[in-house]
Amino acid sequence: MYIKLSTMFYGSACARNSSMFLKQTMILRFLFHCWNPTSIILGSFLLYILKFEILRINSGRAKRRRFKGHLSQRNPNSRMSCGIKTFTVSNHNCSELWSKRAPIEAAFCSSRSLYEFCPLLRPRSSGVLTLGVSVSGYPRVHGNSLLTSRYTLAASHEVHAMRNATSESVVDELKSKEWEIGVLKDEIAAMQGMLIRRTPPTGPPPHYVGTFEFLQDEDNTPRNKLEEIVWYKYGEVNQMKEKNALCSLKRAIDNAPPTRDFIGSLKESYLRTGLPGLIAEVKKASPSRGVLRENFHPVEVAKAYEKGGAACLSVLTDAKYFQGSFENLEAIRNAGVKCPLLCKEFIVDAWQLYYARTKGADAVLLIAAVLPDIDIKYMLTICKKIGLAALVEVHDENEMDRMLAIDGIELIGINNRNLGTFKVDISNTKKLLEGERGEKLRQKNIIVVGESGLFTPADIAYVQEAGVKAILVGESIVKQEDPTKGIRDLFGKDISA
Ligand SMILES: O=P(O)(O)OC[C@@H](O)[C@@H](O)c1c[nH]c2ccccc12
Repeated sequence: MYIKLSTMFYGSACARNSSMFLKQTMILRFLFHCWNPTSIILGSFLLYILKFEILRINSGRAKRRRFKGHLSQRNPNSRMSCGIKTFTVSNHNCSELWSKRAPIEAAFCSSRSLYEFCPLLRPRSSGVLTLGVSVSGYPRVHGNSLLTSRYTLAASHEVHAMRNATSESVVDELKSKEWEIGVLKDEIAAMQGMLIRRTPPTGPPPHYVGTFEFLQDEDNTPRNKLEEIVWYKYGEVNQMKEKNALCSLKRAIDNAPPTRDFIGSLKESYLRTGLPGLIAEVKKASPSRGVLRENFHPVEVAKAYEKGGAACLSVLTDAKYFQGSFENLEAIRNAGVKCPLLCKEFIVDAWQLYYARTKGADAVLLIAAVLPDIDIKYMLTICKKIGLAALVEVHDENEMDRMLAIDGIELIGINNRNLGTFKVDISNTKKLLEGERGEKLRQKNIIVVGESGLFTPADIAYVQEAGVKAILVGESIVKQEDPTKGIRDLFGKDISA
């Protein structure tokens, strides 16, 4: 997540150059006045040392110039907001690490303010600046200075270089991607008609830094439940990332058993029963319905679902809002349940895909209301790489159209519940499958999953008629004393083999 900008910092080289000039003149004067062998040897020695000093200054200047050149590659029309919020400076000279959360613009408005922010950097010290990109839910900083956009551009040059150099490595791809979306994610999302902001919009408290002032422009309150969940998720994921480095997750995946065929299982069930394949949800509670099952034993519920003829299972892993957990997912996987498992989580970061895979998931949920197209595409790529199926969830026409324009999606879920308002309306499935959209879905061979608010055989018939080949059901079956019977009641018949 850190982008390294190997930039050398030198103090005011000009000022030092003029003092150097003075020193040189003084030595020459000394040589001129005291013309004897000792003073010649001493003078030559001093000049010799000074020459190195001058060379060092010049190389410092060259680097400084290069850095400036970097900055000047700006597009004067671009006005980007900078997502960078933290920076860490490691000073090679004294091999100490200094870190402070501060707007990056402040660091670069002048070398003076850089020194003010980084007490370890002295005008004569050289160092490497490492920029941390805010993908962590820290408030974004809004700066309207040219430096913001200049700097953003300069940094993305570096990212391109980095990506080209290490295109093989998923880890680096991830870093680059996180950088890109960290900077632009909300702008991109807004352009795509998305209402969910991925991180709180407010910057740090208004303060004055050098010549730049940062102002808060919107309040810090999530506009709806989904936004609240997503903001919270960012913080949570960041903490989890600290404990589980991506490279160790990758290693675990290399040694993990292969995933099960989630989509294949749904197709097979549809062919076998002539009814939509069931993804049965292991869910203890939800923000809209509260606790659904008091005596909740995830493994028992999962086994009962499998016995009742579920094609796949969906396991809620969100703890705060759904009282789920990754332990539940892992426990179900290890209990000998054969159904492929969907990790039902709010994915905001590709790291979560790797994590879900290590915990036994065969599929993940990607919510179009939360992830801009660029993220959906990227996450689909990662899913393919690590063998996960992706259920891409939409809940309105705009999201459906966006997803239809993306290649490589095999499974689209239409959520009848608006995750922002919790309003449930099963006619949503029908609405989104009518006309051209339905046609396009068929052309692209995409399997449609009807999600939420399905309780009766009539509901199933209604969404099947609309064109779904699979359904995702939680409440109506998890609430039943015997979930196996719950499935029978839902379909109006026994669908187990
Ligand atoms: O319990 P229901 O109404 O049958 O809904 C199940 C499932 O569709 C719902 O839990 C769901 C759909 N998309 C989600 C995204 C996150 C959390 C939960 C969900």
